[in-house]
Amino acid sequence: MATRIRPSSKRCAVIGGSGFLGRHLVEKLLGKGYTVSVFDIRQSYELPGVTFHQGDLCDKQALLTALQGVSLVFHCASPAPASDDKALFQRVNIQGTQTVLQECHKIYYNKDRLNSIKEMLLVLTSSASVVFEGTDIKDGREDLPYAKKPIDYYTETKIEQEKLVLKACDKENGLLTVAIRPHGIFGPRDPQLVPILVDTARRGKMKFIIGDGSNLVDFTFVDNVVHGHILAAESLRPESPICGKAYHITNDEPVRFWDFMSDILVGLGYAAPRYHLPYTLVYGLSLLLWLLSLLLRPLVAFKPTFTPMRVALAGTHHFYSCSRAKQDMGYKPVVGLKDGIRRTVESYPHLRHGA
Ligand SMILES: NC(=O)c1ccc[n+]([C@@H]2O[C@H](COP(=O)([O-])OP(=O)(O)OC[C@H]3O[C@@H](n4cnc5c(N)ncnc54)[C@H](O)[C@@H]3O)[C@@H](O)[C@H]2O)c1
Ligand SMILES: CC(C)CCC[C@@H](C)[C@H]1CC[C@H]2C3=C(CC[C@]12C)[C@@]1(C)CC[C@H](O)[C@@H](C(=O)O)[C@@H]1CC3
Repeated sequence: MATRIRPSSKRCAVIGGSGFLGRHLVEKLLGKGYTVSVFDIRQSYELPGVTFHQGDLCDKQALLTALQGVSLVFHCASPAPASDDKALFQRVNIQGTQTVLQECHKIYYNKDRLNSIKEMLLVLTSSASVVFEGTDIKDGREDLPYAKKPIDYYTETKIEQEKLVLKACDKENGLLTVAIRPHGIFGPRDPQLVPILVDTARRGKMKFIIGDGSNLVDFTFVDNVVHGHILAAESLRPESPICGKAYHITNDEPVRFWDFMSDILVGLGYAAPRYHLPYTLVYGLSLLLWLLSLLLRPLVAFKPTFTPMRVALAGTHHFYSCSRAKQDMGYKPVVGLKDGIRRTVESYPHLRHGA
């Protein structure tokens, strides 16, 4: 039986708090005087001021225990996009998010009427990719329609997840929700972008630029994403315009995809890609390989590096306007792109060429 803890506005929960973004968020929240309850299927660190609750998002009882005494919840748990496991994405991103919403309602309705909870606040980490279908997006705003043909299961379930959370926003019933849509998060301890890039370079596969190399993209330093989440949480009140809405959070400095990749590679001592390959050819090949990997899955497990999603991201424009976040919550990036790249490169000494 969970012990009841008196909720406080400086107490919050981070679901997925053991992950890349989650841990950066937890560290910033601690610095701002919050105490944090982390809920995750794994525990990846220990910190004073943090209570860990290990469990699966779909386990209602475990989640309820982690949310006791909390009136602010950040939900940034998701399986990694590379897992490409439809059932897992549906279970965690859709069913798991429904569980989060139910448990938030439960906490609100079972609240001790003497305590100070006025509302339950839920900040979801969505993704700008919910509108991406593999074709150019330039300065995309939040009113773009959701992708009709999502490019992978990750995107498909992130769309459903965002819809669920925004629809659940209900001022009358004390649940206020908002969705943050970051794009291309990078920074120290990121398990995806830099490690995959370096692994691809080490296998001699980063010699080529897909397309003409002029496509502009958003890459967002993790501190800016954290800043956007905390601003959203602190602006979320019944009268606030942000209730039930989605917000792009980016570095607000679109960059050529291949310049960004080259800066990271060169910073770590690898050669920058030089030779050009036609986009349609590489995209077609990546589709073929992906189909082949599906057909052969019962016999051999192989995961192509150049998935259709990665090729589409590498060869198209996809950058987003964050003017809505600027207007409604006073958002402004706190770390510039150049500084973010430098801090990221310095944080991976073990991935340097020859290390
Ligand atoms: N990395 C990016 O570029 C990026 C961009 C846009 C949006 N996002 C979103 O940001 C969020 C965080 O991503 P990240 O890059 O930090 O990923 P991550 O893999 O580092 O973190 C995700 C965390 O969720 C946890 N988790 C997974 N399944 C769970 C389950 N069933 N129950 C409890 N916990 C579970 C994992 O253990 C992990 O700690 C995700 O929602 C992702 O969709 C990421
Ligand atoms: C093999 C090379 C062509 C590229 C190597 C780098 C890639 C692994 C990354 C470049 C852009 C990244 C990216 C994501 C994953 C890693 C990359 C493909 C996301 C798909 C991760 C999930 C997020 O929700 C997406 C988002 O909307 O921000 C990311 C988009 C960029």
